[in-house]
Amino acid sequence: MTEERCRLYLITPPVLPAGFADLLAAALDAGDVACLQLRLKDAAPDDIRRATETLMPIAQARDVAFLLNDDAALAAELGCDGAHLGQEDGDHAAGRKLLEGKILGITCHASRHLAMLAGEQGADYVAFGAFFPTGTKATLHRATPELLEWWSEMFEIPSVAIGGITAENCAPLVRAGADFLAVVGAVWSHPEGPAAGVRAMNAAIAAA
Ligand SMILES: Cc1ncc(COP(=O)(O)OP(=O)(O)O)c(N)n1
Ligand SMILES: Cc1nc(C(=O)O)sc1CCOP(=O)(O)O
Ligand SMILES: [Mg+2]
Repeated sequence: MTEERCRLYLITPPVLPAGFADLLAAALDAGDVACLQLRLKDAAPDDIRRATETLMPIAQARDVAFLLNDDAALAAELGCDGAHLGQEDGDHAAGRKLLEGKILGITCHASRHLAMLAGEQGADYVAFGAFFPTGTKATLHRATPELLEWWSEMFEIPSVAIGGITAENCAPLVRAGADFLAVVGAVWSHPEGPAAGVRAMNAAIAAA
């Protein structure tokens, strides 16, 4: 996950709408996307298995890494490219062992301490957020561009910025050194559809 330029990190909606596979293919064909995280909150493992069987090939055929949210063991079982773990998603060191050679991302909220711990535990990226208010999830922490700046000056491990990020507000995060911008609403709720959302995010990143 080492990148020179900032790239888009796409996360699925928490519940997949009908026809999602086609929407996803169109979105990924619309512009650069580094990775896709399957984030189905409260779904049964078998539903996640079925969604992964359908969606992972669509991502991987386009050279987009496929990460699973919350569950390192299931990510390993399903042959995903990696997993994203939060602070409540089990033991990070155990997750690192399960995902040897794969991508492990860790939520660090707005905490320098959590980010340094994540680095020690072998995270491939640290995720900071939320940068802006978001309707996708109730958030308790507010991260700032200064945190991204500090992290990128101090450490080589890539950072992901998340939370309420749109094409309109992302420029300060790119300029502060975010390696990836993770979005849900900016793409899936774009008024002209997800492909337009991907195009708008990429244009904003390039212009920042
Ligand atoms: C890239 C990225 N960053 C942060 C999160 C949030 O993870 P977590 O705190 O475990 O919350 P949930 O997503 O599980 O609700 C994420 N998923 N992805
Ligand atoms: C999944 C998630 N985690 C966050 C955090 O702050 O850790 S904010 C968030 C929601 C991201 O969705 P949107 O791009 O629609 O705001
Ligand atoms: Mg989680």
